[in-house]
Amino acid sequence: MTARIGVITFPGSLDDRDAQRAVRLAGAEPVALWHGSHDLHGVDALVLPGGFSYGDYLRAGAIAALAPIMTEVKDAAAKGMPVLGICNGFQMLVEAHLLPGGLIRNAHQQFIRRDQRLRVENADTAWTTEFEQGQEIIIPLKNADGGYIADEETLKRVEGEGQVAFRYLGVNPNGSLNDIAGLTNERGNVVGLMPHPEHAVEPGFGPATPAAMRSGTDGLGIFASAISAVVAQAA
Ligand SMILES: NC(=O)CC[C@H](N)C(=O)O
Repeated sequence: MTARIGVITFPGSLDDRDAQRAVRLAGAEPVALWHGSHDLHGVDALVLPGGFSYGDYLRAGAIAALAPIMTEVKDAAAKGMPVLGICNGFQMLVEAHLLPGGLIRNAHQQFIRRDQRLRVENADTAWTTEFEQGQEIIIPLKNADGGYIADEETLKRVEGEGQVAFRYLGVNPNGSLNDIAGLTNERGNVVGLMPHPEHAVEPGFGPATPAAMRSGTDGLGIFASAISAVVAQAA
């Protein structure tokens, strides 16, 4: 079977086309979905892409989290469908309470763009099984509101339950608590991350990486993981 992965476009989405392309390069069929609709077109997995939905007004992701399609996203997530939020999509997932904590302005108050080293902390989620536990990957980061926050109790819980999916390595680029770059829900089907895997899927177009690493295409593993999850589920 060919997995069908929906990419939802919100007003102000920027990376929806890149996410569709990444889905295709990873071996699935991308399906364009619209924020104002209640129709998921029968997709097997969902991507909430990066960008500046509603101009980041109120808080990044806060208005998009109330979009009509988010009702279906929540239902699908509750049924175990793989859901990925990338950057602005991650912000939407925390605003929609599908992931714990919050994302605030980078500690240095600047928008940043860098090729970011990450460690895969949990290789047992719907979006990370193609990696090894503890594997180092490089994925581009570009945002203004990437600072992860949570109260002490929540932080203890996400650490204790293995819900930290990715951690920043080398530098903490934005002041995120515990160097948290990405999270999963308890069930492991919903994942959000600040860096952009859809920008690391083609040799020569992704981040510059040491030769020993996979030519800047580490992002492919994220999409390939969900495809494996969908195919395994169907078998
Ligand atoms: N690249 C993005 O998705 C950016 C997300 C959000 N607009 C921010 O600046 O934090």
